[in-house]
Amino acid sequence: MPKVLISDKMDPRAAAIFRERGIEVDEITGKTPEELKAIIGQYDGLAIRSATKVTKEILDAAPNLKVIGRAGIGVDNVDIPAASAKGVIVMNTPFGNSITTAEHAIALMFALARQLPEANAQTQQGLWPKNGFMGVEVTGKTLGLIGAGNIGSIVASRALGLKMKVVAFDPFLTPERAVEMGVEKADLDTLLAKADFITLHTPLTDQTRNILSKENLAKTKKGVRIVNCARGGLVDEAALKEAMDSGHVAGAALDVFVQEPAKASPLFGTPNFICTPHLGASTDEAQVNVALQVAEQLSDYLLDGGITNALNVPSLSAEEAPKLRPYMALAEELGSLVGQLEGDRIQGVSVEVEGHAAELNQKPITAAVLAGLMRVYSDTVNMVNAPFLAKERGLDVREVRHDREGDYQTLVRVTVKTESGDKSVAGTLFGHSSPRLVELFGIKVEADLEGHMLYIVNQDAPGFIGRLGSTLGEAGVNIGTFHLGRRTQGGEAVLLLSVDGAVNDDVLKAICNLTGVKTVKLLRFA
Ligand SMILES: NC(=O)c1ccc[n+]([C@@H]2O[C@H](COP(=O)([O-])OP(=O)(O)OC[C@H]3O[C@@H](n4cnc5c(N)ncnc54)[C@H](O)[C@@H]3O)[C@@H](O)[C@H]2O)c1
Ligand SMILES: O=C(O)[C@H](O)COP(=O)(O)O
Repeated sequence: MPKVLISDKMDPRAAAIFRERGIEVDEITGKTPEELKAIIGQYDGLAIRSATKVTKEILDAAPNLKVIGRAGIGVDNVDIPAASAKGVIVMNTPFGNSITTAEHAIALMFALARQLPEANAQTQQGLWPKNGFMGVEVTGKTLGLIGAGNIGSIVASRALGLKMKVVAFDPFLTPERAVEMGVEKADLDTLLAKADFITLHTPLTDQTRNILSKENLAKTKKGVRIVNCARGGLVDEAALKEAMDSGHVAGAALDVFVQEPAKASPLFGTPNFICTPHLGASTDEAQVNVALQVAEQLSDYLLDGGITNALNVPSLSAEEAPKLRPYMALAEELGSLVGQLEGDRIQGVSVEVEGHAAELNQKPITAAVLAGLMRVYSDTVNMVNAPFLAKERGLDVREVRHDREGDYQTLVRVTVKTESGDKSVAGTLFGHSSPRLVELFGIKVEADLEGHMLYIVNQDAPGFIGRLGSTLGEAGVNIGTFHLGRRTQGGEAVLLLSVDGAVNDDVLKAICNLTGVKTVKLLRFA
């Protein structure tokens, strides 16, 4: 009988489902990492919320663990690469608490507009502070939405109902979807300049960390009010404190902090600062939703092998799985490549298969392309929800199957539609199982997409490779593999280099400054 540990506080219905389905379950919450390490070895499944940190050390101490289920959305408390490396599936429940969290953002917006917590506290102290709390209306005001995914779009619809104008910044929001949502799509600077209220609804990624930095806070309208119900780290807390002390930011509400639990913060005690202890998902309804979903999903997997809402593996039937797996790895790499290179400009995606690939079920291949492409923007995208999310965001997704014989025995081509035209990448399977890139934006190039890679576009000229090698060598960056292609002799050339570890901004700048370099980008593959 499989055994599951519930290590964070969860609605009791989760444990009841496990028992009903014949799974042994322990509910042991509040353990330290050391205590968790000591017991995790006995379990096949782990059900968590955000408090349990599933680190590599925990995973290393869990030889029997097969699946982790997050009763909620964000999985930044799980080391997914480490879980994948150990063959542990990570699942979440992507929609169960979205409405609740959106409502918390709206509640905090109102609390800021009318200074409700402080007015309540002073009234209960017997001060009857009738003249001390002049608020503002939200009607007619502009809400700047940073991130227009599941939660952001619910916040937008509620704000529109409150007769606010909504301006949204989200690289993945297509113009059509923006029209459908009734919001104005804007770049970040425009949003910052226009918004009376700003709410954040993105995951924490390298692109979104400190998206409200000191510099960006300075670009906001004087008197702006800010709400973060997404992830700590999206707002620079020290810069926010300064901006509030100076009076530039009129109010801020944080449900999430860089350090959680946040037992101390320079923001505590700042006038017009409101906070809650990561309560975004804490309603009866949301907790029942996510508890039921996570228990069903874990049980399905442990009992029948069914995979739903997995973030690190495709959902597959037992028969199709072995044939499709290498194609999906190739498709995900190609999607990730175009996502990292063209992400915010992509309006549509076409996935073409030919040769052996054309004999297979194309849906999982397309889903893998979309998962790779959108994972650049959200760590919660998986093969199951990627096609749905793409549709919801108005991405035009096409599938083409060619019967013709091509240059390769098998080929997957991904073409993205962007404002500057169609751009395409293609790959094949080497030795029937190893994914390999064979074409990049019209240039023939052969490369394995793995680890940290540098993408460089330059003018083909003698001596360039030597200068590039010296620049990287002087910076102590070791080149693993080197792949080169060019359109014509002396024309545009493209280089893909795998490097041993991340490359810092100074090195990227130094490469940018080499004669003939047009584009430099650091890419990351699983
Ligand atoms: N406070 C809480 O208790 C609570 C509860 C639920 C979810 N959350 C968090 O809220 C966040 C949003 O959840 P969701 O379900 O809406 O996720 P989602 O994946 O549906 O939406 C995230 C959106 O952010 C956009 N995005 C990514 N990078 C961006 C960037 N650089 N600039 C602007 N937009 C960018 C994506 O394109 C996507 O549309 C997640 O971080 C989640 O963990 C917090
Ligand atoms: O990402 C989420 O789902 C939220 O941050 C909720 O976290 P919680 O389950 O710890 O309340």
